[in-house]
Amino acid sequence: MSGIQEADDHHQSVSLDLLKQKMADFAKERDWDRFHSPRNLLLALVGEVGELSEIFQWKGEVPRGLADWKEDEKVHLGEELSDVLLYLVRLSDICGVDLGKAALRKVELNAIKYPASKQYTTHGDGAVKMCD
Ligand SMILES: Nc1ccn([C@H]2C[C@H](O)[C@@H](COP(=O)(O)OP(=O)(O)OP(=O)(O)O)O2)c(=O)n1
Repeated sequence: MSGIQEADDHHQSVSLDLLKQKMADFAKERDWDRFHSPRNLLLALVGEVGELSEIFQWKGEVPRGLADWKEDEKVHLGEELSDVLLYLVRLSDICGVDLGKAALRKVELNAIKYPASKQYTTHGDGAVKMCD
């Protein structure tokens, strides 16, 4: 089975742990562990965020769902989003951070900081203010 077919079959059960393992195997099989230092991975991650940004650059605002985008543009978007995720997963692993656990905890902290019972307005500077 090709790797791409396998990825298709996995789509219901992709977990951060699976991606972490795949990235660890990928690096080990190529003897690239020595390059995957925290700083190198962070720079690679930022580079991929740049490539992701280029897809949206100069387009102005785009509709949610990207209904008017061509299929190959959406495939490209998926690739760049994946590069960001994969480097983030790898960086977390190399730093000894359980990303899934940390992210769940952060979601809970966010809910405490921004209670659903309050009302919010957003402002031009991105600040969120609570209204009483
Ligand atoms: N030292 C490396 C190099 C690559 N990768 C993996 C993680 C990313 O998912 C992908 C990045 O590969 P490229 O650097 O070739 O970047 P792109 O796929 O974005 O190609 P390009 O920059 O040519 O568009 O490969 C990795 O784990 N470690």
